[in-house]
Amino acid sequence: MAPNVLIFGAGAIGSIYVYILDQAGANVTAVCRSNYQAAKEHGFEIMSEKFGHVKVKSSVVRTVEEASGQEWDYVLVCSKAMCGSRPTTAEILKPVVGAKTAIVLLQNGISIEEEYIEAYPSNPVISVVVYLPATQLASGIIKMGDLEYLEVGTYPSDAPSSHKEAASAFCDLIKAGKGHAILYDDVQPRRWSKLIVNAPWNPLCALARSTDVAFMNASPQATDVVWSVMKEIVAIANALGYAEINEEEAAFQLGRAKARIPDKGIEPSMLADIWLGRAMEVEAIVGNTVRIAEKKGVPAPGLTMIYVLTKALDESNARQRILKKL
Ligand SMILES: NC(=O)C1=CN([C@@H]2O[C@H](COP(=O)(O)OP(=O)(O)OC[C@H]3O[C@@H](n4cnc5c(N)ncnc54)[C@H](OP(=O)(O)O)[C@@H]3O)[C@@H](O)[C@H]2O)C=CC1
Ligand SMILES: CC(C)(CO)C(=O)C(=O)O
Repeated sequence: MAPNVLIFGAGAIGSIYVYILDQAGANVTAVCRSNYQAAKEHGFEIMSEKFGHVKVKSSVVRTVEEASGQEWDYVLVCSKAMCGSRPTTAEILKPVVGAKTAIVLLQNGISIEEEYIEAYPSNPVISVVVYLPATQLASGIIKMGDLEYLEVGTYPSDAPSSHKEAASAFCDLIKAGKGHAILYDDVQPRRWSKLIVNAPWNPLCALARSTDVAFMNASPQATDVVWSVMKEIVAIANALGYAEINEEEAAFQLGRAKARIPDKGIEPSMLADIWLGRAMEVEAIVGNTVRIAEKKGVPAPGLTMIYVLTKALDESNARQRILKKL
């Protein structure tokens, strides 16, 4: 039987998985907020090097309450990871999480799984690392390139075999929709590898209001600053026992950005948040990492400076949003 999939947050990433899972034959419903009307009337339009110029119309709802009363095999969390916000996203999802629902987190950051484990100790929690630069240009209209792949695994890595099966079935579903997914027994090292990218690039590009390439081109020191923060992330991952996260891995990740230099570069999702005056994933991507470094006694002066600046910027933006509403 076709699985029932609820996508919570159909922005840049969520919309693309509406398309992929629809292609896979799943029954897809998207929980939309600002793009509800556009998605309801016109569906989602994806301009992509990977899939071409495609459109998909799924069932859409405004809230999880509207989607309750039905068994969901998978709830995909594709909203921003706002660690520390209240209510937590895990709490918001209560009406749609049944006894067998697998909660799938397609989000950046580290230690983002804890709130779900706390709220749903018996449900499969599937942690997914997303490589997919994408932007929502207007409500329901998304642009992506040719890169799309997911690194998938249960949280924790020693979850029961039924949770492992749910993670494996999720990968098969993505592949059936012509997406790319790789299953890991322990996906946490892959999260640290992605953090090497996100922890320096997302906040630095947001602070500098620049693409990664514009940032590197702006001063002779810029690339070295990024590199030094990447090495801090490697040291933190090593202190946690992830020996496979090393400078070679960091050099590979920095190389991906350097390879874009003749081009105009990419806008990390935190830069998209800045343009729209939205809250940024400061805690999930930077704050949690700084706190792990402190706990493990690993010096992280570059990352800490980035945290302090980005946190202040995020709070300043929050004050601006309040003033605009008055
Ligand atoms: N964009 C990218 O290139 C990449 C992003 N990622 C990660 O993927 C995750 C998703 O990012 P992205 O798609 O860019 O984010 P977006 O901001 O584009 O999309 C998030 C969506 O979630 C919606 N949302 C948030 N809260 C609710 C709610 N309570 N009810 C309904 N909808 C809600 C937002 O609605 P509204 O518009 O109303 O705010 C928005 O449509 C993040 O963790 C990000 O770091 C990973 C790799 C690449
Ligand atoms: C840097 C990028 C685009 C990599 O996929 C990303 O993860 C983000 O924008 O948050």
